[in-house]
Amino acid sequence: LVNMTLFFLVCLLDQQSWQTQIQGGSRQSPIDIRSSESVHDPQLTPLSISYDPSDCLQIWNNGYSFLVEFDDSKDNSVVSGGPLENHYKLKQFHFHWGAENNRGSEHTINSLVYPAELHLVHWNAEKFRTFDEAIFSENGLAVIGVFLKLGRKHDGLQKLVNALPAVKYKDSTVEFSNFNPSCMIPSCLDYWTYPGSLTTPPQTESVTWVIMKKPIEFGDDQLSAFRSLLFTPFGEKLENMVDNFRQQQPLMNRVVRATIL
Ligand SMILES: NS(=O)(=O)c1ccc2oc(NC(=O)c3ccccc3)nc2c1
Ligand SMILES: [Zn+2]
Repeated sequence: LVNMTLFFLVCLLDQQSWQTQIQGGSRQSPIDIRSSESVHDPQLTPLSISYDPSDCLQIWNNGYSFLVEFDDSKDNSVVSGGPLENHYKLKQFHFHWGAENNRGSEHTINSLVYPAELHLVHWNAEKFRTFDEAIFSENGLAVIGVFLKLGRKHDGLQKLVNALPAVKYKDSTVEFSNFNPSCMIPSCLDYWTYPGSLTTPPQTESVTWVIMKKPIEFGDDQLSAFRSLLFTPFGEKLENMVDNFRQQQPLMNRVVRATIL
């Protein structure tokens, strides 16, 4: 009986250590960025961001957020420079937001929360053949995070907001073309960067995060349009798509670097 108990305990511990390895847990996202503890790195050059609006394909409500997906078969919509060793292709962008204005962003700055956060998801096309391969690989992804604060209506965003009623339900898609995400990049290119993970499953630790220091502004009505989307598919109970952000994760032994542009 003692041997069986010991054997069972060994299996249990082994399984837990195995899970820790897969989900890591040493570099999870999002985090609170404490600006006073970030390290100014003079070697961090400005990001080089170049998007081609003709690569924009469709909007997809995937039941977590709405993804604006891009054609990544060419090399026209790419980001490079800054902390990135290679050039990364834009795959999709999406947002996270709250049910109320006092929550919504995944990252925070000195515990300051924004009502929404934009993620532009790119994959390392120099080192990997597909997005799905990159998701599970070190240095596979680069996600640019941009905070959104409430204020003036964002004219560039309105074209996207007008398309949202067509993807109200989970698993719905709508054709969406000629949209340039550059209109959502702040004019100030200062950023923080740190090694992290995807913030929704599979939460793989394959992301170089680049968080822009300055937020962009958008209007109350535009945020209301985000909140009118549904987590649920047509015909099921209506659940508004809100509070689709992950709880913050421990920094562990990571350093957040900052630019001094
Ligand atoms: N909040 S996040 O960390 O930026 C984040 C988290 C989880 C993610 O899963 C995917 N998958 C695709 O984009 C995809 C798009 C098309 C086909 C297959 C996958 N992107 C993610 C971004
Ligand atoms: Zn995200």
